[in-house]
Amino acid sequence: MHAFVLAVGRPGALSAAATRSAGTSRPCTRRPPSVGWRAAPARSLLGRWGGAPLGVPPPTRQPPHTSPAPAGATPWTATASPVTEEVDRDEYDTDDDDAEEAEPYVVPVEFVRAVQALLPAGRYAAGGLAVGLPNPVIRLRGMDHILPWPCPPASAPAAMAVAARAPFGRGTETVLDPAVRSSWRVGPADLSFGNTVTWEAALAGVVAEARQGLGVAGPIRAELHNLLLYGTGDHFAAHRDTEKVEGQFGTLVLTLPAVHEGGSLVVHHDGQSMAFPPKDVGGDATLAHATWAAYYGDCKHEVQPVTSGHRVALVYNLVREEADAEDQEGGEVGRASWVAPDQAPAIAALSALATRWSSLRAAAVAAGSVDPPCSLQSKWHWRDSCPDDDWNNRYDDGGMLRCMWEEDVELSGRAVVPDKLVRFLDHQYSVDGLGWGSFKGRDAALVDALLRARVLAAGGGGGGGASSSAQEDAAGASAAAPATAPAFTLHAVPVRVERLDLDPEHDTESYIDLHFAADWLPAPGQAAAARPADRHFGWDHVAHDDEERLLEDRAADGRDFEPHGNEGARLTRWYQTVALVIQPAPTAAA
Ligand SMILES: O=C(O)CCC(=O)C(=O)O
Ligand SMILES: [Fe+2]
Repeated sequence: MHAFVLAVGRPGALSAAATRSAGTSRPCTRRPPSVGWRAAPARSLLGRWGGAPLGVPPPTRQPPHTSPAPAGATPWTATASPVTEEVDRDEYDTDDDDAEEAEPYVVPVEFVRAVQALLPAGRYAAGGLAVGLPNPVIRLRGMDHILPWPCPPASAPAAMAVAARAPFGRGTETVLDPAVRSSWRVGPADLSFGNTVTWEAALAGVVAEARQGLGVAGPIRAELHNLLLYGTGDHFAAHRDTEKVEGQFGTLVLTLPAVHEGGSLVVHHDGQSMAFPPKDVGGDATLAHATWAAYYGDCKHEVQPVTSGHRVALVYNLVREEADAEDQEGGEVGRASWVAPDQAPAIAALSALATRWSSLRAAAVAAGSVDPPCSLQSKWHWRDSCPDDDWNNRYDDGGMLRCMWEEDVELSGRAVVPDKLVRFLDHQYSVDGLGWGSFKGRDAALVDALLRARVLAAGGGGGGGASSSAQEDAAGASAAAPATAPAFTLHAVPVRVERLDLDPEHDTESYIDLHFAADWLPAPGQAAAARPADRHFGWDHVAHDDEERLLEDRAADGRDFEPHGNEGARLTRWYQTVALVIQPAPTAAA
């Protein structure tokens, strides 16, 4: 099999806009409108914070919670401040000239517009007060009394005395380094819960709340991983949590009532941050109540230094119960992993776009005006290099193709109808954790909408996101079989994004290389042979409105040696960037 590591680049600073407008004064026209809305007030069953952005603007969109209250949720109550988020009213630049100029890019522009209209089912993190949580009656091996609840300052040192320093993972190794992680752990084998009956029921309520906050539809369970203790000055630097068991997608942290200041858990994702508890909750409030926070494990998070007192937390792995079953069924599984809000308009838009794209592409092929955008402005080089470590072999598969932009070759005036689109996913996935049933948050919404749009465009009844309930969705009940072949093919593929500065001093030769993995995951029911024959990628294939930032961020996302989780992880559990590759039917058949 041939290598298909591809790169797009141009001399000088990276800019999609400038690349697209080579030789012309065309501004970047690929900026669809942002769809803003005001989030619904937080529900009152449990406290839930909408998150406290730390010096970054709040997200422009956030999903309503459309699913019913979880069955069997415990009736403890708490009041959380209503979540009020600013509506992003940035408008699409409707300048007439721009509108005309946008035409060649109609496919990516419309795609981005449809994707922006999707409502994700949940956020990357959620949390709140767990008022009324009963005393679990925790005993630690080696400590002669139970852990007091709440835990007064004088009692925490006795617990710390029987705990061990907590390690973390760096690559495949497990290391101790207080500069990165300074905290103390007691493993599940060394602690017990005396009050299991009421504690388990209360915990189930918190897990249901976490499930809903993150937008996971199917059943999940929480597996105790550690009891953690933080004294003054203790902390855990930014890291991701490794998936330690099959089906693990996230982490639940229950911070027990123990008076302390500082020690906020801050979760970062896509330029945003949420702090748990929010900055204004501390001191006596942390003695009065337990708090909970849940997040997808690929999101970087940190525990800020405890500035006084002690922080005591129970940390659980969040695991999807049905991970295996979904993958085996291989049906319309994207939806099974999340709570589906009404996506009908976006699905209809994606479906209509797919049909239009196919005919635009066919017309362009007939007119002989479909040179890949990159080939209009680039020359291609093969590089016969194959880094010999396992990781790179997964990606490079024997060689590297690099697209180099030549300044003296300008875009011709011909319409650009891309033969495929690449959409980078919001979350990262491990090799073990990648499957059509395990996409997270916004990715699950996108994948589900695309799977439905495929069916709809082919004359099937795939637009049922609006009418079907989450339960029906979870059962995969509403996707009718397509009447004809789907209008596009869909693959998920891990991509390594690498920035190359060939002449950093003068910034004259910078490239973004996209290294596509050897294994492409075809959409359920789609023949593996439908993989794109032409794997040349250029800027115009990248279906985002902010490609430059996106690719720069992904390239900067070091994967090898940043700290993660609690222990070293095998390669197939490392997180990687994943992209969807979408191809209209005419070229898919090629
Ligand atoms: O103490 C916490 O809140 C989180 C700890 C953590 O990030 C971990 O155990 O991976
Ligand atoms: Fe963590």
